[in-house]
This record gives sequence, structure tokens and C-alpha cells, in this order.
Amino acid sequence: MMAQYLALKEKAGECLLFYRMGDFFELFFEDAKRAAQVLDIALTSRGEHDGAPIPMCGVPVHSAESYLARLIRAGLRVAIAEQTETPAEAKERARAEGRASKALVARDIVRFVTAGTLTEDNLLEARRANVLAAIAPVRGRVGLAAVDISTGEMALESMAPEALGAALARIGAAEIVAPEDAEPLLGVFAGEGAILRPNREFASDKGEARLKELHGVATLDGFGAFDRAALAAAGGLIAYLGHVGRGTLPLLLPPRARSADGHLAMDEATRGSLEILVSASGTRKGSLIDCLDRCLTGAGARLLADDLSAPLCDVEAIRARLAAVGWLHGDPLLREAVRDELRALPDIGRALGRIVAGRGSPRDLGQLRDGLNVALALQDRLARRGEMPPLVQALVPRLQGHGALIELFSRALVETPPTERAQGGFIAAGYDDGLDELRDIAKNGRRAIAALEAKYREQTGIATLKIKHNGVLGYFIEVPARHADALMAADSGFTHRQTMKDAVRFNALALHEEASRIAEAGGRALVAEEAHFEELVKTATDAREAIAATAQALARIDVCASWAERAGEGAGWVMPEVEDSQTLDIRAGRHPVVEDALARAGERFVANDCALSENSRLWLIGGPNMGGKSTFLRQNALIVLMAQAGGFVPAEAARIGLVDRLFSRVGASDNLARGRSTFMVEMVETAAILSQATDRSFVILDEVGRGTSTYDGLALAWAVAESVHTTLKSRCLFATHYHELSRLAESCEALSLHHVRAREWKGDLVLLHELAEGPADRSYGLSVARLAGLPAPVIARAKAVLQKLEKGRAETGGLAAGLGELPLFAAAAVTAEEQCDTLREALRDLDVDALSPREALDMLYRLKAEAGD
Ligand SMILES: Nc1ncnc2c1ncn2[C@@H]1O[C@H](COP(=O)(O)OP(=O)(O)OP(=O)(O)O)[C@@H](O)[C@H]1O
Repeated sequence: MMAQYLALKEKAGECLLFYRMGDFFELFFEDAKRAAQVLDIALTSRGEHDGAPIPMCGVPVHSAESYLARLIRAGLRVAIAEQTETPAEAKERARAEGRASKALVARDIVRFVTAGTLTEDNLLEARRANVLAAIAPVRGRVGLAAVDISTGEMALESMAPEALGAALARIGAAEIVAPEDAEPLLGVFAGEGAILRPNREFASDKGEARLKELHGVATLDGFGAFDRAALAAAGGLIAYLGHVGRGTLPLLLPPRARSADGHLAMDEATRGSLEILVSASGTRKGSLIDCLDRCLTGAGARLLADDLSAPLCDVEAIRARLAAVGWLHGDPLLREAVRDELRALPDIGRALGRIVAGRGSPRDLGQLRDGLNVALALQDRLARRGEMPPLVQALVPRLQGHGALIELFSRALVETPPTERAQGGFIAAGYDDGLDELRDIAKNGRRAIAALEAKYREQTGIATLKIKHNGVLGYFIEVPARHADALMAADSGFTHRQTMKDAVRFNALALHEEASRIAEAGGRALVAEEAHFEELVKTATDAREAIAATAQALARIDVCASWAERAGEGAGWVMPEVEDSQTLDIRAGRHPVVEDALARAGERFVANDCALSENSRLWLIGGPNMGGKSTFLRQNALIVLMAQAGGFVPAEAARIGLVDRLFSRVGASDNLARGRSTFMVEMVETAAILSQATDRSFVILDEVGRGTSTYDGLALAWAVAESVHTTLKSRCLFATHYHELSRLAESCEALSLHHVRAREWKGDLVLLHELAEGPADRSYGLSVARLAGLPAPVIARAKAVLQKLEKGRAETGGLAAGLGELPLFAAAAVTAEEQCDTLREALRDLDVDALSPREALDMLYRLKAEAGD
């Protein structure tokens, strides 16, 4: 057995091996130690290997899923080795092979369970997509393929290598597959969740061929335009799926082409700081989606998460979504009726995923029937409305067309089919006459057995005689021990089977005959049900694309209704106007998450305006700590994000010029796990902004430079603000405590000064959370410290120090004393560019083909020296 185990373990590689033995999955050696620790179950031992006891632990097969879930959550992967023959078959095989020894049942790995390839309901989160991603670099581009196995939705894209990090952050994959050579590309995503596979699996021609074969098409053009890199990633993804499914592929819908420019780009730091899908605490609670999500279905919630992760950059597409939301918002009765239908909707996308992956149950078939029925009812309701916005109009036809399937499944299945199919009982009466007959035989047999019980009681005079059934003996007669003697007699007509402590069990010919009849009919009924199950699975599988389209249409309707519902909950949510401009004009905007939190505490959120335009691009915002600067910055970023995702926004009015990239640098946070200090993180993220933001981007910068010494910090903040204003020309909100920065207003014409208001009243600080024009008068740092409970002697001492410092500042002209003679940023930048131009010219004039290797090397030295000068 150990030889068999070790061979399978070799195949399982890094995965824990679940080795099936009877009713248990057993784990051995290091696997056992690891699993016992994660699952907190007993570690025992069994036999010896190389003279040492073999560590072992096990989990019961019937509850294996909950253990699997915990192992997957702990970042582990599992290979499942099942018995591939029965003990009887094994014996037969051993005899045929002429071996007398005890036959070992053959086993093989039937499946790998990994975080990215789950389909089981209880291993998945209903409201979160579970994404498996694959990357592949090809000629300077990186392909990215992403699939949610539970629903089969697949998207392909390709990008410059620098954009990969942001794309992976957007997707939030549970597992990432990459070619061995490409590990460095993964950057921060390398490690636990990344799986390296042989390079040859990521060939674009193979990827293309596999996709064509899967979808039965001669060309992929109908699905979109995919470049070599995207196809190579698709190839790697499908190869990996084939590997984990041991040859069986899960549901894969035709791939969608996702273009990077179609979406509002956000890097990982921005996503993190805006707390879109998870809050800073790492959970959904307190995140934007948690505050917005009113979806009634898991699929709707998953689509909403996708929308918020990748808001659109296309005015028409955004307006189409907004029109659908507005339609449902303006008609609360219709909205409620639509939502009533959705409430009854099972997760048909995931049910279909399980069915196609060969892991479906009768319950999944029942869910398809019920879900498609809901879709039909919804279609009917919407169609009767007549007038609809174009998006809804396009969705409605996708809700129908499953009449034959619904009719078949309604006739074939019982009302609530079970999750287990081994015991049968899911095919409805009246669907198959032969099956009904077999069931009748079994039913009559059970009735006959009940009659036999009465007959035997009368015959033996034992009133406590009972006919019972169990899995081992089948049907048997049981009498209390004190009555057993009468039945033991040779001519009693009963044969002894088992003696228990208080009872004795017997058989009888008539009982045996009835029992055999029942068993035979039952067995045949099971076979018949199984055959029907296969037919129904095939029907569903054949219709998979149409069913998936219906599931997606339902999810989109749910998302639109969710936005409408959320906006309808309180006053002050509006449909944003989206346009192609550099305007960002938000009247009385609010931060939805902070507003909710304050409302729970019975407090009111103070709404604030934000009015940026081409001529007033950068707002420098000062004011006391705790004054609401960060909140203001974030609320405007979130409003942009929500609007471009196609939703209403918490404001009185909002006009939003399309944003191509959103950047947020809020609050310095340590990232020691990745080996970077606070200041380093801050600078890396700021560098990303300076290299990528455009005049269509929106940037929020919160206290850049605070992570270092005052002079360094001020100097950096100054240069960054100037660069954003003058070079990038992005719209920007810049919060800072450096008063000195207000002097930037003298040289930057599109920069204006603002502050959050505060007042001191009877010695106490009152924060008004209200934005006003002009520079902040002072910083109130000591007052906030006092609010926070710093001891009075410390405050008093700080006051004395402050007075001295301020006196010094007055005498010397302060921190920014020397800035009067600073040349304009633009002028400084031009000289750098000029220098760069001589290099560029030298390169342009170069005839590479005419150079010998030696000359090329010389030239390289010369250019380098010039750059050094
Ligand atoms: N507009 C508002 N209306 C009501 N309360 C607000 C508002 N903005 C912020 N607050 C409250 O003030 C708290 C502090 O806000 P925030 O963190 O934005 O201040 P800050 O000025 O960025 O502070 P610091 O400079 O210390 O980072 C918030 O947690 C919130 O409870």
C-alpha cells in the first residue's frame, strides 16, 4: 500500500494527498502533520517507513468538504485520490493476474482542489467571484487570461508589462498561473497563490487551437480580437485546468476581449486606500461595496464587485447603465416587482458550472429549472412595460428561450431535488412509466413486509416481534432475547442471523423473497434515475451558452436594481452627468461609508463641494488634523468611481469629465512584509503616479512627504505638487499640513487654496468638517492632541516649544524663507529635457546595422558618458 501511496504522492507534487481508504481520506507523513495542524485534528501513526512510525491523520469522506474548505483557505492545495475499482474487482483482477496475495484496490488522483478551481457551493463565497488567472509574456506584451470557474466566464487581455500589477490587483485572483520563466513578472503577486507551470504550456498557437476546439469555431474573431500574448495566457490557463481536472475541463464560456483602455485604471495602492472591495481591516465590512450592495443574488453581487473593480471609460456605455438605473429608480413599484422576482432566484450560473464540470447534483438541475422560470416571469413582466431603456431592452430577450428545457425539467424532476443522487428519488412520478412501475414494486413490497410483520406476530404469539432494516443485514425479524428460543427451533420456519445483547435477529423465506424483490426493483429504479440524470445533464450542457447568457442578464438587472434601491434609501443621491471633459463638479458630495457610520452614531455628515476644471485643476487643502481632509479626498475619488461604474452618487449634483486613471495616495502605511519602510512605500507609490498620470487622470494626494524630515518632506511635496500641476495637468486634490506650500499659488495659475474649517471655542477645538476657500490659518495640532487625551503637562510643554519655534520662524523667514529665488518648475524641467534631446538625436542618427559589435560597444560607452555629464 505504501508503494501505491508514494507513487500517487509523487504525482500530487506540492499538493496534500487525500488518500481514500473506505469511509476516510487519510493523509500521511508531512501532509498529515500539516493538515493536523491546520485542521486541529488528532495526529496518529500507522506502521513504519524506513524504521520510523508514519504520521497519519484522516477526515471522514462525508464531511470532507468542510475540511477541504479550511485547507484551501489556509492557502494549501489538495489532490484527491479515489478508489477506482471495488474490492471485488480488485480481487478478480488479482486472480486474473495469477496473484494469490491480498489484492490492493487501485487508486488514482481524480481531481486537484485548488483555490482558483472550486465549484462547490460550500467552498465558495456567494457574493464573491472566484477567479483563476494565467499570465504569459510574448514579445514585450503580457497576456492575462482570467476565468471564474464557478460560472465559466472568461476574459482575455494583453498589456505592457508595467500594467500587469494593476490588472492583477483589479482581478484579485484566488490563484495565478505563470510560466516558470515569468515568475519575476509577478512582482508582489509571486509566492503563495502563484503556480509555476512549464513554459511550453503557454504557447499561443496551442491556446488558439484549444479555444477554437472548445467552442467549435473556425475563427475566434466573433468573440473579439486577441493578440498572441492573450492567446498564450489562455493556452496556459486551459492546460492548467486540464491538469487539475485530470483531463475533464470545467465550464468555459467563449472568451471576452477586455481592453485596458476601456476601463478606469487603478493600481493596487489606489484600490487598497479607497477600500473598494475590502476595508483596511481586510474584510468586506466597512468597504465601499458593503455600503452599496443591495443585490438580491450572489451573481448580482459578483457583477457589482466587478463593475467597481473596473469602472468604465466610455461615456456611452456609462450612460446606458445609468439610464437603466434611473428607470428603476424613478419607478419604485416596478423596482419592487423586479426585485421580488429576483429574490426567488437561485444561482444558476454556478449550478451550471457544477453541472458542466461533472460535479452537478439533482439539486443543481432543479435550480436551473427554477431560475430559468424566474427569468421567464421577469421577461414577461418587463416586456409588458413597453417602453424600456436600451440596456434593459437588450437584456430582456436573453431571459427567454428556455421553454423546452423548463418544460422537460419540470416534468422530470421532483419539486425539491436532493443534493445527493446516489439514493435516487429525484425523478418525478409520471415522467417514466417503467420507473413508476419499479417504484410500485418496491412500495408494494414494503407494504407486503408490513403485512408479514402482522402475520409473524400472530403466528408466533410474540407481540413485540418487529421487522427492521439496516444497511448490513437488509430486512430481518427481531424479537426480544427472552422470546428467541421459540424461533430457534429447527422447524420454526425462521433462520437465525444475529444475537444481540437484548434481542435476536432472524430471517424467513417469505421475508427474504419480498426483500429481494424490493432490492432488485430499487436497484433497477436507481439505474433508471441515473440514466435520466445523465440525459438532463446533457440537455443543460448543450444549452450552456444560452443559460449562461440568461444568468448574466439577470445579474445585470440585479445590479441596476441594486443601485436604484440604494439611491432610493435616503435623499441626496443623484444620477451623475458623465461627459468627455476635464470637469469635476460635485455639489454637496458625501463619503457614503463615513456617512453611514456617522448616521449609525446619530451624527450628520457635512456635505462639501468640489469644483475642478481645466483652469482650476489642483486644490491644495489645509486645515487641522481630524478636520476631514482625507475624507473629502476619498469621497470625490469614490464618486468618480461609482459614476463610471454606472451608478448613482451621494451628492446633490455631479458632473464628471471622464477619468482615465485614478490615483490615490492616502495615509502612509508601513508595508514591512514587503520589506519597505513607510517612506519608501510613499515614494514608490508617488513615483507610479508621476510616471503614469495624464491630463485626464484624477489624483488624490494626502500628505505626501510626511514620512521624512520636515525639509525633505516639504521639498518633495512642493516638487510633486508642481509636477502634477504643470507637467501632468491632472485634476488633483492635495491635502497637506505644510503651510509653506500655499506659496505655490503664486506660480501655479491652476492651483487654488482651500482648507477645512475649525474654530476654537472657550479653549476647545470645534471641527466643522466644512471646506472653505483660502489657506488654513493655523494647524491646531496641539488642540487635537489635547482632544486625543495627551496629558496636560505634555501639552503645556509642547506649547512652550511651539512658541519658541514660531518666534524663530518669524525672525528667519521660516522653512520656506529661501524659496523666493526658485526658478519655475517648467523652466527647470525644460533644461532636463534639452539635455535628453542631444542623446535622442545621437540615437536617431545611429545606423545600427552598419555597426560592428566593437563599434556598437564603443558607442554605448560614449552615450553612457554623455548621459552621465
Ligand atoms: N464631512 C464630514 N462630516 C462629518 N464628519 C466628518 C466629515 N469628514 C470627516 N469627518 C469625521 O472626521 C474624522 C476625521 O476625518 P479625516 O480623517 O478625513 O481627517 P483629516 O483632516 O484627514 O485628519 P488627519 O490630518 O489627521 O489625517 C472622520 O473619521 C469622520 O468621523
